[in-house]
Amino acid sequence: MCGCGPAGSISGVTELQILDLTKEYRGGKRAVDSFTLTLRPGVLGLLGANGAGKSSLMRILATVTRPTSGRVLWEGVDITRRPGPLRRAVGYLPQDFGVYPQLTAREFLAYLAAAKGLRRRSARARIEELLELVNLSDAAGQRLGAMSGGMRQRVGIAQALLNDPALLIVDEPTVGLDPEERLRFGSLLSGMGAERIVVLSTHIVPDVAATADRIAVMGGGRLLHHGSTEELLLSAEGSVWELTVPADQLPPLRSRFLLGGTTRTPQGVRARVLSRHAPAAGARPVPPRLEDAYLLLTADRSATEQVAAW
Ligand SMILES: Nc1ncnc2c1ncn2[C@@H]1O[C@H](COP(=O)(O)OP(=O)(O)OP(=O)(O)O)[C@@H](O)[C@H]1O
Repeated sequence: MCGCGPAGSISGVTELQILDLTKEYRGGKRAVDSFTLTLRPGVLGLLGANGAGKSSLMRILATVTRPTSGRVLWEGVDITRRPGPLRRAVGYLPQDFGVYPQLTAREFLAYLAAAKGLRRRSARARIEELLELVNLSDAAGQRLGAMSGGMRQRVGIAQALLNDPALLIVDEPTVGLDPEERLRFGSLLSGMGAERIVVLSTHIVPDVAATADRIAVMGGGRLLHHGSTEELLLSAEGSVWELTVPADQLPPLRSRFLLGGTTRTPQGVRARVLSRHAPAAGARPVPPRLEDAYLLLTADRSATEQVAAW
């Protein structure tokens, strides 16, 4: 990196406070609902299904849109009243990251550096540094239109880092990437949480498992859970079972319980049943995975609480 600290961090601990935040769109859709969370340096994985409200929250944090009520404080300053300090400190990679296909990666970054007000000389050095960081130095002269999705996302992260942000927001960055590109992208992000706040929004559980220090699970606009990976796993302790049933018994099992997955075996179908209570005699408790914990948190409560005799 550039050797200087991230922009916007002052001597105290960098902090972003989200206080009772609500975003209601015209027509009454409440995308963010009374969301409260304090973020400090590290990678926060924001997990939620499509429509959970992640992008709406990210857009508010990036000051692209305003909340309906509630407040966001950056270093104690309300970002709606005084967006300047946060805007100088934020790097944002939106979900629909548009590029100019005719520009090369280097030209594109130079264009955005100018738009962000970076001085030409320091911008030039910064761009070369970032191209190296995202492993694109050799492809910097390539047109964006000719790049793979993974390469374009790396250009996206480079543009978000131009101002050496103290707050880095990346919205669903791995959509459309192949597994190798996802891994590379994850390790790039996890290296950035040491001195800055990184918010990584995704609906892909393994992405946060590999990258995040802490996980926030969002559903219906609300914060359903916040904690370390271990704490999320603990929330599902004692609620994951394995049960083998004949294939024709799978549909009724599925209608009664939330299933975390099924595997065909010579003895029948082995189902991973997510239930706070033993689903049937013969069900064996197994250690939870992160996906199980996420599903249990986000699933319709009534579906998980059914304990009808099987
Ligand atoms: N500009 C808008 N006007 C009206 N409703 C909107 C608008 N933007 C989002 N919504 C609605 O708000 C809810 C939350 O959307 P949002 O995009 O924030 O969720 P998300 O978790 O990021 O999902 P996705 O990954 O699919 O974008 C959805 O029901 C969506 O249809």
